[in-house]
Amino acid sequence: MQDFSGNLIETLSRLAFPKIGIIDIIQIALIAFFVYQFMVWIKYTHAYTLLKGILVVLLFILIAYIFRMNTILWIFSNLASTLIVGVIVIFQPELRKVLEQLGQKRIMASLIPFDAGKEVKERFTDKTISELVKACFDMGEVKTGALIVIEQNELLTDYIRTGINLDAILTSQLLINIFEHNTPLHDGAVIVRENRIVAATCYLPLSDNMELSKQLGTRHRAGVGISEQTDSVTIIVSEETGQVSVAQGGKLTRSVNSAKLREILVRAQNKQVVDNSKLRHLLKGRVKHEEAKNNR
Ligand SMILES: Nc1ncnc2c1ncn2[C@@H]1O[C@H](COP(=O)(O)OP(=O)(O)OP(=O)(O)O)[C@@H](O)[C@H]1O
Repeated sequence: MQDFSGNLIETLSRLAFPKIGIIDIIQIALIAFFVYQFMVWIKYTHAYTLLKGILVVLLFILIAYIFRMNTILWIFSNLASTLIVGVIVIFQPELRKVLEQLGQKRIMASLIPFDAGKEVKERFTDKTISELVKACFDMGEVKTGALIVIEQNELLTDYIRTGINLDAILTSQLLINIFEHNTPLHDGAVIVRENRIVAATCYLPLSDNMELSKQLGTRHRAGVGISEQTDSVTIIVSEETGQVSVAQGGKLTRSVNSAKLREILVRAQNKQVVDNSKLRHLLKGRVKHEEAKNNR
């Protein structure tokens, strides 16, 4: 008993809080940031299914380790490097996407809100919404077919590569001009990122959803296809009927009116008022509190 308490005291006396320096804090912040980005990536890609698979395999290894199943552990240890290479090869497009996303983010700005005051964050402006609505219904009236994909959280870089780069400010006139029959850019889809048309004539994946109406052709199938694979919002103007439809999350909402289209776009706009002055208020409050304490 004395031995046990002696050992315990010795172990506890060796325990000490490590010194935390500024570099440690920076390391913690960076690791937290990368873990967060990884979780976001997992959430928005097919890698979520992979993660679940990996967790099952890890659980299996843990059970093998606890019960000392040496043959299984030997097989795993020999296959581990091959499996890692295999996962990297299979998920190469997703990995490239996450690195591109990291490159596009203003890392420091997202970590530390330097700008004081209120800031409005939105994917695109109200003007872009109005231009989109106007273009779609003007094209619908004269039965000009159109396919417009609006990027959300997931980057559409892979699909942009299949088309012709434009990078022009989005206006209704430009959209109408692009989809004008017998012009070089009218075939395929236009991709919109923020307030700009980034590319035209883009090729989209076709949906193989059997529930889609047989009356609908490839334009609508392409619109639904991209919405199954990404979180984008796609507007389809039918050349046959002039009707405007919207594909989102693999679902097609047919024949929307301008008010409904505007409503969908406002949701996609994701307007948020971010109060950056919170940190300043917090610091101010702390200073005031300290001053009051000192005056007492
Ligand atoms: N995979 C694709 N990616 C991008 N655009 C596509 C794709 N497939 C078809 N399109 C576009 O759709 C057009 C053909 O539309 P189609 O008439 O087959 O479709 P629809 O759904 O019946 O539409 P509409 O009502 O306008 O006729 C093509 O000219 C092309 O511009």
